[in-house]
Amino acid sequence: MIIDGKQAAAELRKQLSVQVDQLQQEKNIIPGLTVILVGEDPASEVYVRNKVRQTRELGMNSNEIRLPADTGEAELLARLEQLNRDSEVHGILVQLPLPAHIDEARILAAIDPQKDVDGFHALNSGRLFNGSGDALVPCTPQGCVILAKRHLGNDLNGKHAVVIGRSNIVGKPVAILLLQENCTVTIAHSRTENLAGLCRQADILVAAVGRPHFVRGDWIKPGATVIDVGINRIADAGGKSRLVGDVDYQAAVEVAGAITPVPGGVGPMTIACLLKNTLAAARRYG
Ligand SMILES: Nc1nc2c(c(=O)[nH]1)N[C@@H](CN(C=O)c1ccc(C(=O)N[C@@H](CCC(=O)O)C(=O)O)cc1)CN2
Ligand SMILES: [Mg+2]
Repeated sequence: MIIDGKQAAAELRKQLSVQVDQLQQEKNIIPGLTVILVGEDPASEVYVRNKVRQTRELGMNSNEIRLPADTGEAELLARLEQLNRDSEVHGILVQLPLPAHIDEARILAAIDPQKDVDGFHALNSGRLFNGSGDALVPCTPQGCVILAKRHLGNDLNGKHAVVIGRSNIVGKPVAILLLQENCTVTIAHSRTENLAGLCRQADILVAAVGRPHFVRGDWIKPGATVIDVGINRIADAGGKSRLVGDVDYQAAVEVAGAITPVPGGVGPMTIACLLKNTLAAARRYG
């Protein structure tokens, strides 16, 4: 079975659209998102364009700030300070990756945690870690869990989830979310011994390594739910560029009970969950 992330994202957006209208009618608040893009990375440009378009389609306000690649850290920090003070802005997102001369951690720490719709600020990671319930949770991990639950009848209780990847953006937060769903969670990475054998024990396998086709078909337990977070651009035999995940999809689809495709799996959910966080920030702090 193919887990359709495009469809799931469309359904989520439809629900959010009703809630955006309600917030405006009841509290006269229109959620506002500002996205900052530094430089001209073509993939980032596409993602930012999609974020802005989808935000507006939901009836929320959206503003895009484009800065040249040589923008200094001080300039970016000054922009963030201004946005932190702006009461019309409920969500602030700095598109990653940033140019190498900018200290990413310093920038992410400068975003008001109440407006941190990416959920990357230490206060939000801490709240997620503590299970305090009021965290703004990173978007891709939220999307992964929504898609896994969608396939498994909303119930992940007792499942063994193996997460390959330990980044702050995907690996670690998705592991915590799965733990909150009562999964037994193993976090693995490129240095894990007998990774294939470990993956074969997974009822839910989340691949977030950033390497094309890293997970082989024979690493997958028959019937497992496979969530592929990878978005890798590779050249095919004819020299044409195409998008593939971290999982060898052709092989995996024969073994898995369900799998997210790339494109059309986790990616669309990332943006839908960003819209969800923007609405949540406006509701809570607007
Ligand atoms: N500040 C952030 N930066 C980045 C994030 C993030 O969540 N916050 N995630 C990624 C990029 N990203 C969103 O920003 C993102 C990536 C991919 C998709 C998506 O829908 N992909 C499509 C395929 C699109 C294509 O053809 O290229 C799919 O998988 O179907 C959405 C968002 C890194 N940076
Ligand atoms: Mg850097």
